[in-house]
Amino acid sequence: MSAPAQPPQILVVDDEPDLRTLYELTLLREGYRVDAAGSLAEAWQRLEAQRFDAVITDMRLPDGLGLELLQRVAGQQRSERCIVMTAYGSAENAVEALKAGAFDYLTKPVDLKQFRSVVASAIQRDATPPWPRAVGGAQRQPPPAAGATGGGPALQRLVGESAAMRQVKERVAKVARSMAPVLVRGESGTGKELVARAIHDCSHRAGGPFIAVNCSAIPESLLEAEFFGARKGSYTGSHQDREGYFQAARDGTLFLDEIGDLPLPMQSKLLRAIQERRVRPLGSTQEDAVDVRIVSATHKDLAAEVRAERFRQDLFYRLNVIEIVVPPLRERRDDLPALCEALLARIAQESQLPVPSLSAECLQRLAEQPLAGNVRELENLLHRAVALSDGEQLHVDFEPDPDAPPQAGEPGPPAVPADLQAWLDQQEREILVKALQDSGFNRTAAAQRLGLSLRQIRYRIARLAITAPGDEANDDPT
Ligand SMILES: Nc1ncnc2c1ncn2[C@@H]1O[C@H](COP(=O)(O)OP(=O)(O)OP(=O)(O)O)[C@@H](O)[C@H]1O
Repeated sequence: MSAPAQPPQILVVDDEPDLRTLYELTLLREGYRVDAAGSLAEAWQRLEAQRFDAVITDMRLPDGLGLELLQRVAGQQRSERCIVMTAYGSAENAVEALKAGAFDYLTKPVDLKQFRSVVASAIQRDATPPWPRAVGGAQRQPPPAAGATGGGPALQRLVGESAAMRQVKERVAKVARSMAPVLVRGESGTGKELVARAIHDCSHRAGGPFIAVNCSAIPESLLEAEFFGARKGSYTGSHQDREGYFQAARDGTLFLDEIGDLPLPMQSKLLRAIQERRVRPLGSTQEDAVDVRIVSATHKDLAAEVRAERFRQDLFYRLNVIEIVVPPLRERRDDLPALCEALLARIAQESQLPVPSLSAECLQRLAEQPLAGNVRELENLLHRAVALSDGEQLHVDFEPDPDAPPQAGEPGPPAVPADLQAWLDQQEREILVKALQDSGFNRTAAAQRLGLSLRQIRYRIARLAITAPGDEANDDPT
């Protein structure tokens, strides 16, 4: 029989002896081996003498900041995962620590349950065998090997070897190792959700759930119950307790797509949930502790949304600790052949047809398309082609995708307009009038179609003095 693995070794750094003892006892009870230090210098001495699995450090130490320890550990490419304890309400410290490479942070006064769970996450290494006393999360599967070099099935699903895509994949593999919130930015259809999924699959949370939520698709009145859950009877028609997305994503990743569309009141509630790591279901007097990693995505310029006061600055700051930008397809044309091949294989598998081949000429023509709707437009195009083709050769129909967003400057004015504002107003007017006509002048439906809120469309209608038949009488109340 092989000898049982050694319990993980943890270094606790805090200058307050009482707190140090409390942390030490808590960790010893979990079966870890623990060492302690009261200052930066002492901590560094311990680190020079041996390797630890995790380091838990206070932010303020008598001879410097816990951040310095972090930077030194990262600078020397040591493998210890660092957890930083920051003062309550100090968002700056928490974000700074995560940006400096901390695995996670804890706010003081430290909740011991949370403390145990964060430490358990930190010491979970790829396929580490259990030591004599199994600690937490025993049912978790080991994460798929990601490999910093871009290997691993999770990253392979992100097709493309262009320099831009390689950069995205390297970043995914790197950020997957911590708990830091990630904001994925990119145009519609570029693969933001796929990137979020890859972060989850490469992380130590891969055995937990990945819950994807489209923030723009949930009616405002249901947001709170959908996010945080609801107790039976808390609203009309709620006949039983319901879990929210936060509870469903426990020990996993919560992917908040189209985060820029979250209404302001919900933004405050989300911020609180992230800060406190607790959520209160509707109609409940108690809060649920939730250990989730947040990955969000947007096609909007969130910094501009903050300036326009449509997005909370503090929430932006919290979500945007690490940013990954997924480039549009037009900036990585080299990926087209590999993408076509992978998409065609997937489409053929789904429709149980042989994989059709794409002629060089077809590929060339595809490469000439604007593909403003990015990979999703390419996928739609190939879907149509497979559905319509009769032989083994694929014939692509290059009608523009009706769902694709307009390409900048196309079919725009050939010349530079003499009055840009007037020209833009005219374009906006025509689009609004068309959307309103198509929806029978239902402003809510028109707004939804244009990705606007009702308030935004009302503002634009008023600014451009667009009148509708029957006008105000036709307005919908929502
Ligand atoms: N690099 C890629 N390799 C393989 N498939 C991809 C890639 N990028 C995107 N796709 C596919 O394209 C489609 C759109 O991707 P995804 O939903 O991730 O985009 P998105 O940026 O999240 O879009 P939206 O902003 O509209 O939500 C999906 O079917 C996805 O699997």
